[in-house]
Amino acid sequence: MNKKYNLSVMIPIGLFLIIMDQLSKWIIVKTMNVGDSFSVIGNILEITSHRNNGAAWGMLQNQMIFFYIITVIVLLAILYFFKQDAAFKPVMQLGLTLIFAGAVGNFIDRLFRGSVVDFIDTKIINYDFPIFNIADSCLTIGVIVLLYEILVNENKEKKHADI
Ligand SMILES: CCC[C@@H]1OC(=O)[C@@H](C)C[C@H](C)CCCCC(=O)CCC[C@@H](CC)/C=C/C=C(\COC)CC[C@@H](O)[C@@H](O)C[C@H](O)CNC1=O
Repeated sequence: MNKKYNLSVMIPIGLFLIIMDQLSKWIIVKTMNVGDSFSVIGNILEITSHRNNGAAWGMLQNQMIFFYIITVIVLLAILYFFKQDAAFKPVMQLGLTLIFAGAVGNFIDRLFRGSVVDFIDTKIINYDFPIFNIADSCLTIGVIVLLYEILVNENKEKKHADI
C-alpha cells in the first residue's frame, strides 16, 4: 500500500548508512596511519587512509565554516523537499534519504575530526578517481536517484498533460 511517507523504511535506511559510514571511518582511523594503503582488487580497488579538509576533489581546503553552513542548508532543504514534494513518491524519498545520510556522515567528520576520512581508492577506467567514503557514495547515488525520479516523473506528467 502506497503510504504518503514511508518513514518506517527511510529512517532505518538512513540510520544504517550513517552507522556504516561512521563505523568504516572509525576502523580506518583506528587501524591505519594516514597514507597507508592496501590492495583489495589489484590496483583497481585499494583501501587508502586519507583525510580531506575540503569538498569533492579537495576543493575549498579548510573552509570548515562554509561547509557547516552549506551542510545545514542541504539538510534543511532535504527535510523541506521531503515534506513538500516527496509525498507518495518512495523513489524520491529514497534519493533524499541517501543524500541526507551522506551529508550527515561527512558533517559528523567535519564537526568532530576537523576533516573528512576517505578510504575508497579506485582507479575507474585508469582515471585515478579521488579517494572517497561511504557518505560520498550515498550523496552521489542519492543525487542520481533524485535526478532519475525528476526526469522520469516530468516525462510522465508531460504524457498526462498531452492526453
Ligand atoms: C559527493 C559530494 C562531496 C561531499 O559533499 C558533502 O559532504 C556535502 C554534503 C557538503 C559539501 C560541503 C557541499 C557539496 C559540494 C558538492 C561537490 O563537492 C560536488 C560533488 C559532485 C559529486 C557528484 C554528486 C561528485 C563526486 C565526487 C566524489 C565522490 O565520489 C563518490 C569525490 C569525493 C572525494 O573528493 C572526497 O575526498 C570528498 C570528501 O569525502 C568530502 N565530501 C564532500 O564534500
